[in-house]
Amino acid sequence: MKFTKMQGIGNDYVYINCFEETVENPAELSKKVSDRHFGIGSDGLILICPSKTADCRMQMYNADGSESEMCGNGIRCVGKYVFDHKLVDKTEFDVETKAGIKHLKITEENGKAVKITVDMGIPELTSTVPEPIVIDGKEYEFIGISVGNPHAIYYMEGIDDLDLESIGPAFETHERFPERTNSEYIEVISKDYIRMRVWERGSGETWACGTGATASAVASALSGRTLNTVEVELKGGNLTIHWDRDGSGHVFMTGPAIEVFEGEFDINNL
Ligand SMILES: N[C@H](CCC[C@H](N)C(=O)O)C(=O)O
Repeated sequence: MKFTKMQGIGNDYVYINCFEETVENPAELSKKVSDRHFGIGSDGLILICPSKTADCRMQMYNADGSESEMCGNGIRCVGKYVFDHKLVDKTEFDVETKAGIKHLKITEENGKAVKITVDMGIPELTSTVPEPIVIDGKEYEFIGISVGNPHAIYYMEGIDDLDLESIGPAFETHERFPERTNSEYIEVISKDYIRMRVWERGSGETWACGTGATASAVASALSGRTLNTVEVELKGGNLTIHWDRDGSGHVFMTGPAIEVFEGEFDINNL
C-alpha cells in the first residue's frame, strides 16, 4: 500500500490517498504504522478520502487507534497534499471532517503549497474560566475549549521542566473528561506570544498540535492574557492564530505543511 509521510511543525502522520487505496481497518492500521520501531513511525494515520459534500474528506486516527474529530496540523497537510497532487485545481477549497466542513486557503510557490490557513470554525468554551480539578491531591485550574476536539488548557511558568509524562496522562484520563482530553501547558510571553507543550489524547506528547494551539490562543484571549491574534511557539515550530472574535466569531490557524517522503508497505510486514 502506498503512503506519504508528512509533518506539520513536527506533528507527523502517515497519509494514505483513499482516492486510490482502500483501508479495511484504519484504527488497527494506525497503531501499526505509528510504531516507531516496528512500523513507519508517526503520531497517527490520516486518510484522504472522496467526499460528497466537500472537495475531500479527512479521517484522522491517533497512534493508539482512536479516531478524532479534527486535526489542525493534519488538515494543513491534507490541504497541501490535494493541492500539490492536483486533486483540486484551486487555492481555496473545503475539507470534510468529523467536526464539520473546514475551509482552507493555500499560499503557493511554483505550484506547491507553502502555507495553509484553516478556518477552524467557532470555538466552544467547555468549562468555567478557570475550572478547578484535583490530580494526585493537587488542584489544577484549567480552561476547557473545544474546536471539534476537546482541550484542557493550563497556565504555568517553566513548561520546559514540566513532567509531562506524569501530568499528561492524568489530565487525559481524568473522570472530568468522559471522552478523554488533549491538554496544553502554556507560558504567556507577551500579549501576542505564547509558548506551549502538549499531551495529546491518544498519542502522548507531540511536537505540535494545531487544534491545541488554536484552543490555547482562544483561552488566552478569553482570559485576558493575550490579544485575539497570537503567535504560538511549539516544540516543532510556530503557528499564527487569529480569532475574529468581534466579527464572525471564527478562529483561523495559519502554518506550514511538509511532504517528507513517499513509500510503500506490505500490511503483512507490520
Ligand atoms: N489527539 C487529538 C487529534 C490530533 C490533534 C493534533 N495533532 C492537531 O494537530 O490538532 C485528539 O484526539 O483530539
